[in-house]
Amino acid sequence: MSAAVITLETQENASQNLIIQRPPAGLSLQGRIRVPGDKSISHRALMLGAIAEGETEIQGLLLGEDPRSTAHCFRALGAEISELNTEFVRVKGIGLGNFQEPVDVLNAGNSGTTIRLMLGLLASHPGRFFTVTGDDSLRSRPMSRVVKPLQQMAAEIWGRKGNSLAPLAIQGQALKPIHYHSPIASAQVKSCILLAGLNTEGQTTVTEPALSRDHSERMLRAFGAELSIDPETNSVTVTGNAKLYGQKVIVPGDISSAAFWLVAASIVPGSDLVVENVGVNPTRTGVLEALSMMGADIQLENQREVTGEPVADLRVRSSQLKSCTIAGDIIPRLIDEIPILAVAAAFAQGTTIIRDAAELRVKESDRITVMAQQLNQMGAKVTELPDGMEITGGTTLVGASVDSHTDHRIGMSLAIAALNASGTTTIHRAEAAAISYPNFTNTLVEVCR
Ligand SMILES: O=C(O)C1=C[C@@H](OP(=O)(O)O)[C@@H](O)[C@H](O)C1
Ligand SMILES: C=C(OP(=O)(O)O)C(=O)O
Repeated sequence: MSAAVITLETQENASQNLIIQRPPAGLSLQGRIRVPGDKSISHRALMLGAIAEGETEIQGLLLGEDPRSTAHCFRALGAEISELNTEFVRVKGIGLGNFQEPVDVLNAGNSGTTIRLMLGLLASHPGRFFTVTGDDSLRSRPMSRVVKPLQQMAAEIWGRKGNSLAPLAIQGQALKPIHYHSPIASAQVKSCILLAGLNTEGQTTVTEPALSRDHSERMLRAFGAELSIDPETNSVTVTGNAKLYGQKVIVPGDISSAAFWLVAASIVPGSDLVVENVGVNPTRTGVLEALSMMGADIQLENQREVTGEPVADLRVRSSQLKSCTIAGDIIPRLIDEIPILAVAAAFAQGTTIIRDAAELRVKESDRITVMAQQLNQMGAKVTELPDGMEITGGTTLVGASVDSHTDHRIGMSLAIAALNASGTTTIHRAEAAAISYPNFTNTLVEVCR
């Protein structure tokens, strides 16, 4: 079989078109690949390294735009962070409570994780004044979900639209501990409050309606924080006036990035692909469960634990997928994989229902509206629901002109759909992939045979 013709065209305004032309005889995905470091773990390793005492060595950090935004902000707060261009990144921590007051606005770029987690740390630094902002997308994303609980802890935060949108201004305070019952299962909300609790006297607790990713809990413990977890109630308590100590962190591959290849190899006939060294933390493996419900052939090999996180190699072979329903408590465990799961559903037999995922509307883009529009542009049958999508699979997808809407996960999901669409697909603003997966196109070229 001949490989797809894959080209990246850079426009005058620096925006990129990713053009994918599937050969008439089809193609398949083969080989052994690695995906870049986990984004959630990368942010946390940089942040905890910055507020710890001593040096933190991070191996396999994601060298994408989002962790670069985190590094940029924490350098401005006083941490020494080595260049983000090698296998090892070193962070010289400044110790908890020791941020310097930056002379300029802290810019979190496109990264919700950076701004929301950092807010917890900034608000709990008495006597310092901070301002934070982000790009067009981030300035439209809701911040009240973290501002409100921080205000309950006595934080002083101001911003547009009733303190709900960045730019935000923060006057650091000595905070008081609370027990926060979060209305949403969000690791960013949970982590923000726990980080604020680190520098607050007493015990701060967060209870969430369903379990969200627990990387903060695992890493906080590894760095020396005192944490108690009640799995019955999805509650985490952190003891304040903590002392953290620099650690060695080895970042596993990001399952959210691996998900593109899991779906690609499942839907493209004749594929047999191994994605090595993928983080398989149970709070992140909803995508494996959803694909298994759809009849995907994915095997976990070489399972092991690396610096407190479970890791495995994932072997995926193509199979005829069938529809399923994705809803309820699984949603927070696969929230970022819903765009690529929508692609899987477009090639599955039957009608897939995705519900309880209204959170998708407040990500980098409105991922429900954008995914439905863009897949329908290629001939799919996707209907928007207020909190999800209904996708009837089995129609033949045809190459079209589509747009990432500057959302990394949308751009990459559409590229995978293009592998199984006839003719040529052009994905506009494909450069968005660099947020979480800088060498996505290179790997695409490498695996297509
Ligand atoms: O804590 C994290 O690292 C993340 C939590 C999730 O967001 P929410 O907390 O808003 O669900 C996820 O969508 C995001 O990509 C990363
Ligand atoms: C939602 C995402 O990230 P963040 O909230 O950190 O911008 C994502 O990576 O899909």
